[in-house]
Amino acid sequence: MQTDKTSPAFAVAPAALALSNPSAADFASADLDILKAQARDIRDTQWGHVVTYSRKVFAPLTNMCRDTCSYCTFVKHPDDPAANIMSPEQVLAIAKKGEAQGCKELLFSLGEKPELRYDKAKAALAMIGYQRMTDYLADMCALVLKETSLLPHVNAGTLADDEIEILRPVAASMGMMLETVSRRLTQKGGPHYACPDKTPVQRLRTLERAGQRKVPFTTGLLIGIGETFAERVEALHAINECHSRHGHIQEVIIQNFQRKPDIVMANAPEPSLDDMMRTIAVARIILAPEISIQAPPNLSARHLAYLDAGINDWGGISPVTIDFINPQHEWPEIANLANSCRLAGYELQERLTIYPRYLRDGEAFVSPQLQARINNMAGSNGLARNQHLLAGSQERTIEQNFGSGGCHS
Ligand SMILES: O=c1nc2n(C[C@H](O)[C@H](O)[C@H](O)CO)c3cc(O)ccc3cc-2c(=O)[nH]1
Ligand SMILES: C[C@H]1O[C@@H](n2cnc3c(N)ncnc32)[C@H](O)[C@@H]1O
Ligand code: MET
Ligand code: SF4
Repeated sequence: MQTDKTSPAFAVAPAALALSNPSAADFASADLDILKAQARDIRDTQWGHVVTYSRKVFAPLTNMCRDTCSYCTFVKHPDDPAANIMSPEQVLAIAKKGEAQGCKELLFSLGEKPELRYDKAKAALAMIGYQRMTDYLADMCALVLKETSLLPHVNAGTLADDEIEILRPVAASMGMMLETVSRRLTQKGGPHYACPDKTPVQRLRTLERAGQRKVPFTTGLLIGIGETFAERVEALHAINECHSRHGHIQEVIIQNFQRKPDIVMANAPEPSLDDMMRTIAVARIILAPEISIQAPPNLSARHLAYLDAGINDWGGISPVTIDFINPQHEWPEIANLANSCRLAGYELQERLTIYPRYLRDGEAFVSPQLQARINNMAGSNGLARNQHLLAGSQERTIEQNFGSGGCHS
């Protein structure tokens, strides 16, 4: 952005952003209003004043997990009477409810590989005929595809090559929050201590594998878990570099840690609104413009302010199921959200779980089994029918932003 040297803002906050490659320290000290203005410019050019969401239902396939993140209230030990694996009937019941309410996505979110840590979890899986949770997940995705019109999106944490292979034909998109690149937080006393799936190297490997296999992928940062601002900037660069190799990152979520009474981090402070806004703006400035920036509307009463910091997406919102990960926070009514967005100067539009550019850019990112169904939902060639599902049709393609070499810098 060209900064107007005569503007009062420039007088208080000198040129951090006039630098071609701002450092984390530059981003940390820059005037927040200048950062937000620059982020808005990028957002407006790429996405306009359209803000999207995916109408979805949430299926917590299992709450057992081999990890024990200190911020997580979702996870249940297999000895806990509340520990569970959803039955196919339960999955279908949720899916059918969603279908009846016009949902187009079913988000499977689950604990990571509990069978590798707990005999009880292994036995519970064996009872329903499976050795690995991921195999059951793939079959449940297939069931949803067979019996309903919903597109499965899978958020199962780290994935090995063969897990991605079996999920790819039955999931329209997948995701995994990188969370952080801080190795410090895996040490004793840290939120990721003894969590094998939260070591940054494993998270980064999953991002890379998804790219190699051309899976449209959602990732993001969980902020306020003890990471430094510089570590957030480092994480954003790591995501962007991975995307520059493969073009598969469809969206990056900036999620604010929420305190709950029943977690180890019950007394940890939550990030402030300004902290969220600075991180969102910096994400918008660092990441390639075609990567959507998402922040949840239910984790802050002041979420509309995120629009001023450059977001263009609210993520999945459900008229049917609660947010099982942050169950104390209700979804906004979609009609109310649409109204408040309109008053703020933005149009709320529905989208699919897979972003439009992956439909336009050919078959590489859509598995052949899903091609016809997705095209049918989105309209032929991604444009004709259901125009509203292709929000951001003014988006530039990956090639336009990256050039044929595929590198953004
Ligand atoms: O309701 C939620 N949806 C979450 N989603 C769903 C997400 O908002 C939508 O499913 C995607 O935007 C796809 O449409 C995630 C998806 C991922 O792939 C990775 C992480 C998340 C995190 C959450 C979450 O905390 N709560
Ligand atoms: C599915 C995603 O939910 C996020 N998640 C887990 N626990 C919390 C919490 N207390 N507050 C906010 N987000 C959380 C993590 O980022 C995880 O990857
Ligand atoms: C409640 S978290 C759900 C997804 C997965 N266990 C992760 O942490 O990435
Ligand atoms: S956040 Fe995900 S990986 Fe961590 S304990 Fe909860 S379910 Fe497991």
